[in-house]
Amino acid sequence: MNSYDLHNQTAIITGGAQGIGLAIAARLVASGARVSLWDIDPPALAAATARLGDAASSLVVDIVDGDAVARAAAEVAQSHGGIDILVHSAGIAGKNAPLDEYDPAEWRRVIDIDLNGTFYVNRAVVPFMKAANYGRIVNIASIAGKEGNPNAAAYAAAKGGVIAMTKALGKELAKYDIAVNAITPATAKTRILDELKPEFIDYMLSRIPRGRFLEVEEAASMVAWLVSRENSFTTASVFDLSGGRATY
Ligand SMILES: NC(=O)C1=CN([C@@H]2O[C@H](COP(=O)(O)OP(=O)(O)OC[C@H]3O[C@@H](n4cnc5c(N)ncnc54)[C@H](O)[C@@H]3O)[C@@H](O)[C@H]2O)C=CC1
Ligand SMILES: Cc1ncc2c(c1O)C(=O)OC2
Repeated sequence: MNSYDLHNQTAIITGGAQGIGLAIAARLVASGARVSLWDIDPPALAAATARLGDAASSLVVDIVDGDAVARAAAEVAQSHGGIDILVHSAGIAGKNAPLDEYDPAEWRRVIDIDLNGTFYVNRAVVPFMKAANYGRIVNIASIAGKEGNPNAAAYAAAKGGVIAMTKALGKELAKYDIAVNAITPATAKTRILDELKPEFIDYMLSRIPRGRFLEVEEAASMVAWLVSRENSFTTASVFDLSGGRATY
C-alpha cells in the first residue's frame, strides 16, 4: 500500500458506516488522518467507528436534512480545529423500473438523497475550507452518471448531477488551494446492491471489461491520492474507476 501523509488532517466521510465510505475511512486513518463518519445507520456506524479506533468519531446525520448537515459540519470544525477533507459517499440506488413506470415518489427520494444531499453536504463544508484556504473534496458519483443504466434512470440522473455539480464547484474554488473532484466507480459488492434486481446486477457486471466487480479498497486507493496535499492542481475533474467501461 502506498502511503500518503495525512497526519494532523481531519476528514469527514459521509456514508462512512460501511461499503466504499468505510474502506476510504480505513485508508485515511492508516495514512494518519482523523475521521468523522456521518451516517444514518447507527448500529453500522458504531461498529465502523469501533473498528477504526481512536482516530475515528461519528455523527448520526441524515444528509437530506440541510440544517442537521450544517450543524454537524460546524461541530466537526470546532472540535477538530477545521475540516481538511470531505469524502461524500452516502447514497442509495433506488428501485429498478423502466422510466415510464418509475414511481414519482421513489424518483424524488433518489434525487433527494443522491443529488440534493450532495449539495447540502458540500454547501456546509466549503465555508470552512475557504476560511482555511485549504481543502480536498471527493464526491462519489457512479459510472451510471456517465453512461446511464437502463431501469435506473433516477440514479443515473442524480449521479450525472453530482458530476456536473462537482465541475461547477471545482471552478468556483479553483483560486483557493481547494480541489473538488468526483470518482465514477463501476459496481462494487456492497449493501447498496440489496435493493437491486439480480438481472440488473448481472447487466452491470457484463458491462465491465475487467470482468469482475470493483473492490472497495481499489476505490480507497484512488481517493487517498485525490485527498492528499500532493493533489495540488487537478480539480473539477472526474476520475474513472469503471474497469474499462468508460474511456472518457
Ligand atoms: N457499490 C457500488 O456498486 C457503487 C456505489 N457507488 C456509490 O458509492 C457510494 C457508496 O455506496 P456503497 O458504499 O456501495 O453503499 P453502502 O450502502 O454500502 O453505503 C452507503 C452508506 O450511505 C448511508 N446513507 C444512505 N442514505 C443516507 C442519508 N440520507 N444520510 C446519511 N447516510 C446515508 C447508508 O446508511 C450506508 O451506510 C454511493 O454514493 C453509491 O451511489 C457508485 C458506483 C458503484
Ligand atoms: C453502475 C452502478 N453501480 C452500482 C449501482 C448502480 C449502478 O448503476 C445503481 O444503480 O445502484 C447501485
